[in-house]
Amino acid sequence: MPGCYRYSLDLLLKEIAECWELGINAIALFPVISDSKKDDTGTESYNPEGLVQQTVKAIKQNISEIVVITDVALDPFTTHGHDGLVDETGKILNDPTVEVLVKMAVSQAAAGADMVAPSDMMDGRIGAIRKALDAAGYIDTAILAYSAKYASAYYGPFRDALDSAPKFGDKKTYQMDAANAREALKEVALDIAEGADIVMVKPALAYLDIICQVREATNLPVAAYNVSGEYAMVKAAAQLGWIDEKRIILESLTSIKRAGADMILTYFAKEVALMLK
Ligand SMILES: NCc1[nH]cc(CCC(=O)O)c1CC(=O)O
Repeated sequence: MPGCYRYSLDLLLKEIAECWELGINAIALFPVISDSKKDDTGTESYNPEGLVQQTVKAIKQNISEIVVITDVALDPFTTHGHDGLVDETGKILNDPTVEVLVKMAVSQAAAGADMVAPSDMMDGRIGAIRKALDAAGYIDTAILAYSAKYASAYYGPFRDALDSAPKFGDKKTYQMDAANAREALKEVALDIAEGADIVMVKPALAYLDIICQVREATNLPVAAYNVSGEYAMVKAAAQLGWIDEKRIILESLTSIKRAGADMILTYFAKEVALMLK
């Protein structure tokens, strides 16, 4: 992903200060931890002194107003690379996973995250996380729910960048079937009933119809994730001189907005902020 980097904390703080200067007021963190800290159940994910928790604290100390969004999913922390716990046959264990996700979300809120964003797609996790956050006193911590997240080839460059591809199988038992539109509405309705503050559709560009339908189904803010593969395709074609990169970026993001997204999570954020200045 040209232009995207893994940052150490010192350089990340510099990067975030630049983003803030450009008018970007929210950032989402995705960690890469060493293999030695990974295990089958992702225990490092709720270490109060873990990489994400320390990073959130440092960012909020530096720029207290910037909205810090943390990812809630086990894939960066498990040896097998799945978003959930797996049994010996490779089956994902939904409810035991939710127990770990809850601890992870509470530890992120304790570190100062403004918004926790479950990207794992387990069933029932939004309700469980909301209940645990409230019980721990984090009533103002919001939940950005990855509600309609499809099992997509567009995540390829992200998994390469983070070295996070699953070691066996695929994510099709918890992420959604690209051919299914109505299930997105069902997932969105469940997440809203469980207490989501924002619902997200992911990926964005091949799923504009889903963004549009979700927009019509709720008055909550709708977010869309312009994912790594969408970014990589534009960068690759631009490097070959085949497209007008700036115009393609603006047109793509405009189409996501037109479809009904109130917020767009995108790797183009800094470039676009510069263009629009
Ligand atoms: N919890 C995993 C996660 N969080 C964000 C992305 C993908 C983001 C992107 O492609 O930009 C993924 C990948 C996956 O589901 O394997």
